[in-house]
Amino acid sequence: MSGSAAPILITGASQRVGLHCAHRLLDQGQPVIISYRREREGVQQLRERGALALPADFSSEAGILAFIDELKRHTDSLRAIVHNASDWLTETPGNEAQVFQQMVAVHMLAPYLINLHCEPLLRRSTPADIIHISDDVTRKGSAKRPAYCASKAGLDSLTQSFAARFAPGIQVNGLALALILFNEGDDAAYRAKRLAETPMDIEPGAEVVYHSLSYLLDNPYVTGTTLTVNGGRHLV
Ligand SMILES: NC(=O)C1=CN([C@@H]2O[C@H](COP(=O)(O)OP(=O)(O)OC[C@H]3O[C@@H](n4cnc5c(N)ncnc54)[C@H](OP(=O)(O)O)[C@@H]3O)[C@@H](O)[C@H]2O)C=CC1
Ligand SMILES: Nc1nc2c(c(=O)[nH]1)N=C([C@H](O)[C@@H](O)CO)CN2
Repeated sequence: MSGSAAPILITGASQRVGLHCAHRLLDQGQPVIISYRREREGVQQLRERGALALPADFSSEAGILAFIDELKRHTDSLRAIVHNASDWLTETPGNEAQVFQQMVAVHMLAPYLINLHCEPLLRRSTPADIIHISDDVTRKGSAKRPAYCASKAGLDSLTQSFAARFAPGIQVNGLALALILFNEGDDAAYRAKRLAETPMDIEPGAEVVYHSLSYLLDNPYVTGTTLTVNGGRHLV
């Protein structure tokens, strides 16, 4: 992945996978813009490396459109957009509808509106890419997080629709990830259970996502594809 003059936008890059990919792109001399919802140490790290950090809350249409307006005040072109922002929520009795709406807002409405409104910025860059960060769980469904899973499945559908709509000038692809990084609160039993389901038997870390992003950003002939990065999870 060689740097281009036009920046790459990564949403939700204040921590973990998004933060790692932002740092790796900066390592390559690639200008980076991130969105963040909460101020975190990672946001300041990226600012100190020259990245532009814009606040955003994608839980409402107004919040998404406000972010798009702010983005357009800072750049008129984009090399790529990486839709990484996500909430991994579990619905509980009484908050099902609210969780469903939040999942649809961050995983579907935000990419949908940002793609539509930022198409002109991407068309000023050659090549130009959109990458949707999805989840391998859409392959089989999720008894514990049906709203999360359905909204990621909807994101996979947007990958195909936008690929058809934006070809040939803009390539649109996705990544279907399984376990990449545990969360701090994940206990030993949970970690053992997840690893037992993963034939590659490792917590790979965010670099495997950066590798996959680089492949999609560097390949001029892939569009409308969701690349599975799941350690062989589908083999179990
Ligand atoms: N970690 C893993 O093992 C896996 C990850 N994935 C996918 O990979 C991507 C990155 O994962 P990971 O780094 O763990 O993600 P995180 O759960 O750490 O979330 C990423 C960022 O999304 C931001 N965010 C969440 N909701 C909103 C919102 N409503 N508006 C704006 N920003 C929001 C958060 O911002 P803030 O923190 O500032 O509030 C957070 O920093 C996600 O799309 C995830 O679904 C898929 C499978 C496995
Ligand atoms: N936004 C997030 N989505 C997901 C996360 C996460 O931490 N944040 N984690 C997972 C799990 O790793 C799961 O794949 C295995 O436990 C899924 N999505």
